[in-house]
Order: sequence, then structure tokens, then C-alpha cells
Amino acid sequence: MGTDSKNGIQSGANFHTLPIEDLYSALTSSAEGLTTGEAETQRLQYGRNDISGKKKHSALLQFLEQFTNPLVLILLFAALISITVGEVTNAVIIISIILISVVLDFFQRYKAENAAALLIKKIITQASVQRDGEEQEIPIGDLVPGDLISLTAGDMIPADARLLTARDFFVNESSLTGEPYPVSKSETLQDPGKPLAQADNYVFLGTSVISGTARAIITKTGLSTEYGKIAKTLVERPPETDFEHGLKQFSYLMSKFVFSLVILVFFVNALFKQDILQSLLFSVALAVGMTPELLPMILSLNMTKGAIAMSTKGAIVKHPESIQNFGSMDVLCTDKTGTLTDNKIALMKHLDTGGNDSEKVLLFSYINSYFHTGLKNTLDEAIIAFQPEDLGTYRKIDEIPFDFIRRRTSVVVSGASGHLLITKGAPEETMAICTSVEKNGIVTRLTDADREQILGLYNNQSREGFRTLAVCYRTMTVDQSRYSAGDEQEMTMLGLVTFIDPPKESAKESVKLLAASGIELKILTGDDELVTQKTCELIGLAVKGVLSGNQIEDMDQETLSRVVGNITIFSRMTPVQKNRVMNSLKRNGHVVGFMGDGINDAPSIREADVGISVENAVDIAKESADIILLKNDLRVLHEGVLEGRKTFSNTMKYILMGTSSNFGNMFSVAGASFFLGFLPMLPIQILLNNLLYDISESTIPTDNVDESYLGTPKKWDIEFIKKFIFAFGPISSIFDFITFFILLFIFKADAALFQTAWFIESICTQTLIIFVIRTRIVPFYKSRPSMLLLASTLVIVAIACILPFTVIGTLFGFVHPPVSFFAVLAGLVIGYLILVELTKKWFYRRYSLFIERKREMPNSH
Ligand SMILES: Nc1ncnc2c1ncn2[C@@H]1O[C@H](COP(=O)(O)OP(=O)(O)OP(=O)(O)O)[C@@H](O)[C@H]1O
Ligand SMILES: [Mg+2]
Repeated sequence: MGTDSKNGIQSGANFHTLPIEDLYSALTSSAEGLTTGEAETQRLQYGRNDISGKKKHSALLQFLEQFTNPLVLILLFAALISITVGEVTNAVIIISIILISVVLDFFQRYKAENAAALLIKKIITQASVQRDGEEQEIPIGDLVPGDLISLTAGDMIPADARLLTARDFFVNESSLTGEPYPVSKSETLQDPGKPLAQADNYVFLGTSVISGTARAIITKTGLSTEYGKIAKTLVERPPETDFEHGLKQFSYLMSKFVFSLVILVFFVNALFKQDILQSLLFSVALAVGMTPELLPMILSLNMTKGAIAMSTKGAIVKHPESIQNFGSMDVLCTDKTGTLTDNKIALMKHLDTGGNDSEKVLLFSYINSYFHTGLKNTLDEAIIAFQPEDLGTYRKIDEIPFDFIRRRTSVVVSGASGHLLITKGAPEETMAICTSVEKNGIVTRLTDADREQILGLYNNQSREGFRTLAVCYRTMTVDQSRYSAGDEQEMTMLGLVTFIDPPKESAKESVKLLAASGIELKILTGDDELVTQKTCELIGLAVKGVLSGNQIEDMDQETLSRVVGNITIFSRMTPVQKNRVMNSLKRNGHVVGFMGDGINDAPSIREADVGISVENAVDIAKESADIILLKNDLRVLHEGVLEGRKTFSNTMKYILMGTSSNFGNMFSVAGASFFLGFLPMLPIQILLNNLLYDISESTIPTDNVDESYLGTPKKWDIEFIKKFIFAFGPISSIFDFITFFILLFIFKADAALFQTAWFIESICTQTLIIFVIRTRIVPFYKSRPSMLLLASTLVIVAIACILPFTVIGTLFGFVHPPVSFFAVLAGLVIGYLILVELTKKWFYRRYSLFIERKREMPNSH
């Protein structure tokens, strides 16, 4: 039997049809759950409950992984050639360079990754599980097949599991099926032959609990779950973000350029100088010298630094990559309740349909809120907190849980005269299921005039900023044991309950801050238009336009895309509509953030460029988010945006440096090789040059960022980078060729002196230029670099100047340059810096004009 059921685990198709006892033995578990020891055995067999598919590698493995880097491989190749031609010193130097850069990169990254992992620990979703006979909270990654878990409303289902007991248990399976309505689940054994996907007694990882409670036994974890299978095949990663896309384009541009140039250099040199191996080494070194190989390290350092800075301000970044997007975000979509308002909702009035205070309305709302087992939101809490009610003989029979499309929740109780169905929900949706109305204790048919009158009452409340729910009921003629949404019909409208939901103290300030930072705020709410408008008025958010869920339903994609930009409030939205709006904005070229806390927000949080949630959100929203705010305060968000822009700025500095100064220099080396009788720089000198340059740049992530840079969203702009290269690349080359001329004709340099002198000049111009490029304003005077960046740059310049006079310098083939050269060098460097500074002024003036023109271009979407 034992082996048979083990095979059952592998095939796994029959978990929903096995009798409980067989299920226990198949999963080597029991009604008491697992012990810690058994769980460990299971973990060894089935692995961790992790669908990311990323294995955490040991430090050693991570270190070894560095050697799979193509650049490192090229260098190893170069070392091999050196050994073949008998240049042992050369080989030793190349290998040292490899080791130094690999070790440097490894430590920086290892540190960064550990810091990031530490942050994530703070927000790991927990599951309540029975281990060693006790109920415990453990991280969901530690769950194994055979574990017994308890589930309640708002929980994310942490793995695939078979239900053991269930009460009023409804789940949302939209992440698997796209179906937004609640699905009822129970413990009943399923007939053999019923497909797993339709099994009532089975729940799936990635779905979440809407209402009720259940106990379940975990059958499958991690990648063997149904969700894991999809994750493996298609949604391995969320869609590519704007930044990633830009980065890819950039890398592609660079590699195309470098590749063609290096091939050309190789052939020209090999043909005319006839030393094929030297030419090969030279070209390989050039390739290494041109590639901005530190980019990945700079990126991850920048991002971790940003993530840590944000954690001190109260936001946990789950995916460091999203920090960059934070800096680029120009539209923020958010829900209303709890984000703009305080979530300290209080019940204000309980009115009958005539607008008078009614105790019955209060009692019926109370019964509804008290008995339903769905996630009690703040509206329910406000009703229950208002005043204690005497529930008398009312007993709960069943419930029909809330969903974001019906926008109602119902309970069925047994009272003095049989079963009573009580429904409360959004007034529009509640009115739709009523056919009669109770007025002063008398029930009559609901006429159009009644509807009009009740709607008027509701709108008046909304306009004053009160959130409003309607309450209706139905006395059942035949008692049923199970009720469903189909029973919500022919009901009697009873009255309205209204709530006050005051805006946050901080909201006004946050709205201003976001606007000043160039971020447009849009509200996507399930609530009513008039209330939302009132909230906007209170927090000082200008409303450009309003669109309701129903209107969106009638629009095709094209129409929606055309109008979304002009809308501030999207009211009465279903989760699917929220997602449509968010995606239309993305398609229009915006970098979109989406912030929310409910099951209904989860799909959009997942697909937004930046998904944001808060600590007290439901699990599934938090699981879908990139960033989680520990305090639900938009000001924290604003800090995050600034942090993202800083990260962006420092990443850009490295890229601009790499593409203009470093690239320019290497370009000149390549060019010079065409008409000099000797190599302008020896391969090992190029590699050393590259290493020193890298070290000086590795401190860029610590650099300060100008205040003035932080005011607008930062978008990746490949056109900008191209323009930058064409403006600054040539300046670098001009100075290189002046140096050239001076060396050849004034100093009458031979090969060794030429190489030495050019090496020094190259390092000096290449590294010092950071002080000009790192800011758009006047360097030092108006914008100070970080101490570390200043130190690393100056130390590298000093090393380059001193090196030729040392023993190590001789190894690299350097000779002593005359003192007069240093005077010329100083002049050249200063001239170069001034010229670049002037060009920069001109460039940014022209560029900002260019941007304005681009903005003015009509209808860019
Ligand atoms: N507990 C409840 N009982 C009955 N109806 C409810 C309940 N909660 C919400 N509703 C109705 O459903 C509507 C949508 O719900 P909700 O406001 O939570 O949506 P949302 O999209 O998350 O919007 P926001 O978070 O901005 O308020 C509410 O406006 C209300 O009419
Ligand atoms: Mg909400």
C-alpha cells in the first residue's frame, strides 16, 4: 500500500478522491499533523514550498558563477593566448586582473543580496499550521506535504491542499481561472473521475479565502502545485518593466557597437602588422575595455542601497529591481479607503427609506455584519462597534459571501417566523434585487418613484461625503439549508446606513508632494463617485474627470486608452476594470504604480510597473506587491520615489561615464592603432586601465544626487544616451588626438613612452570627468560629490601617475615619462574638463528644449 500511494503522490491526480485515511498514509501524516522531524524528512524529499524556482546558491557556488560571465571568459581566453605565445608575465597579470575584479564583484553582490534578503524576512507571509500537535505560525516557504493548516478569510492558500473540514468556505480562484466570483468549497469526497480543477474539496496555491474557515492537509508544494506548473511554463517572471526594457536596449546597442569595432580592429591590425596573436590580444583587451562590465554590480549596489534607505523610512522593497521603476513612475493609481482616508470609519446614521432614524435598519445591518464570516472590513467593524444589539433568537443558517462584482453580502438567519435573508451592500446593487419596499413598517411594491426617492436620499448622503450601504431582506417561504446568490431576489428595501470615512491628516500634504514630483494621482475605487469626489475635495486633489465601471464596460480598448489620461476618479470599479485601466495607462507609455490592500487590487498590483501594498493588507495583495509600506502613508511613498530617482541618477552616471569618456578613450586607442607603427597601448595596459577605471567608478552608488534632479520622474531614454554619446564622445577623441600629436612630435616618443604617457592621460581624463558628468549644474561649487567617490577617483589618478616609476610599472612595460610631460598633462586635463563643462551646459539647454517639444507634440498616445 505504502509504495502505491507514494506513486499516487507523483501522479497526484487522485488526492481529491482518496478517503481521508488513505490520504494521511499517502502523505505520511495523520490527524495530528506532522512533527518537526517528519516535516524535515518531507522537506528533504519534496523541497521548499517556493515557486520562484530560484535555488539559493551557497557562497562558493555564487563565487564560481562569476566565472560564467562572458567577459571573464574572454579574459581567461586572453590569458591562454598569452601562455601559448610564452608571455608568462602577461598571463599572470591577466589572471590577477580576473581575480581582483571577480572578488570585488562577488563581495559587493554577496553583501547586497544578504542585506536584501534580511529586509524581506520582515514581511514573509505566515501560515497557521499544526506541528508537534500544536498550532503554530510558520513562514509559508517551510510548509511540506502532509502539514495540517487552518484557513480563514483573507488568507492566501499557501500550497495545494485537500480540505478536511470547511464552514461557509469560499475562495477566490481568479489567479488561476480568471473567474472573479467566489467559489464554494467543502470537504465532501469527490467521485472518481472528477477533474482536479473542479474538485470542491481541493484548494490551490495562489488563490485566497474570501469567507469562512477550513482545515486542510497539504498535498503538494512549490513547483509541483497547479500554480507552480503555470509559473514554470509561462509566468516565470512578471511582465518586463520599463527599466528592464531600457537596459536591454542599451546592452544590445553597446554589444553591437563593441563587436563590430573589435572585429574591424582585429582584421586591420592582423593584416598590416602581421602579428596575429598580438592583434587578437589587443582586440580582446579593447572589447573588455569598452564594455561597461561594472553595470550589473553598480545596479545591484544602487538598488540595495535604495532598498535599505527605504526600509529606514518605513517601506520594505521585496524586489530591488522595482526601485528603479519607482523613480520612473509618473502615474500612481490607488484605492481610496485606507490610502487617502484614515480607515477609521464610524457609523453615522441608520435611516429608513423615508430618511428617518430606524432601529430595525441598525439591527438588520448588525445581524449581517455579525454573522458573516468573510473578511470583516471597516464598514462591518463600524456597524458592530456602534452599539451592542440583542440578537435574541436569531441563529445563523448560511451566508452568501461578498464579492466585488455583486458588491453585496448576505446572511440567512432563523428567526421567529422562519428563515430570513438579510443583504447589505452598495445601494445600486442592492436596489437591483428589490421588488418591494418597507415604509413606516408597511411593505408595498417598489415603484419608480420610490426608487427615485431612495436614490435621492443616497446621493445626498454621498455628496456630503458619507459612505452609504443599503439594507434589504426577504422572508423565505420554504426553509433551505443552503443559499446562493440566486436567492438574492424579490427582496424588500429597508433603509440605509451611512458612515463617515475622514481623509488622512497627511493626505493633503502627500497629494501636494506627489504633484510637485511630477506624479499624477488617480483613484480607482469600488466606491461611489460622489463620495470619492468629496474626498478629493477635502484632500485638495483636482478632479479632471470621472468615469464609472459601467461606462468602462461599454468601451473598447481603443476608446478607453484615449480617455484614461483625462480621468482622475474611476468609481464603482470591479477588479477586472481596475486592471483594464491600469494596463491602458501602461500602454499609453506611462510608468504606472498601483497601490491597494484588497483581494480586488491584487491582479493590478501584480501587473503594475510598481506594485505597492501595505502591511495590514490581505496576504494575496502583499504577495503580489513589489513594495510594502509599513505605515499606510503616502508620504512614505513619496520618499520611496525620491530614493528611486537617486538610484536612477547614480546608475545613469555610470552609464554616461562608460559610454562617453571610457568608450571615447577606447575608441581613440582603436583608431590610433590603424595608423601608428606600434600598438598605442599594450593589451595588458588596456586591461589595467580598465581595472583602475572600474575601481574608481565602484563608489558611484555612494554619490550624492542634486536636489534639482529629483523633481521629475526619471524615464529610461535611449535617445538621450545616444545624443549624449555623440556630443561628448568626440570631445574626448579631440583631446586624445592632441595628446597624440604632442607625444609624437614634441616629445618624439618611442612606443614605450607613448604607451606610458597615453595610459596616464587616459586614466586621468577618464576618471576625473565624473565630477563634471555627475551633475547638471556647476560641479563642486553647487553640487558636491560623495567623499568616497572623491577619494577613489583621486587615489586612482595618483596610482596611474606613480605606477610608471615603480617595479610593477616595469612589468606592465611602462617607462619613466619626463617631468615636463606632467605639466602638459595638467594643462590637457584642465582644458578637457572645462570644455566638457561648457558642452554640458549647451547640451542640457538644448536637450530640455527637445524634451519640451516632445511634450508639446499633440497626441503622443
Ligand atoms: N462589508 C461590506 N458589506 C456590504 N457591502 C460592502 C462591504 N464592503 C464593501 N461593500 C460595498 O462594495 C463596494 C466596493 O467595496 P470597496 O469599497 O472595499 O472597494 P475598493 O475597490 O476596495 O475601494 P476602496 O478600497 O477604494 O474603498 C463598497 O463601496 C460598498 O458599497
Ligand atoms: Mg479597497
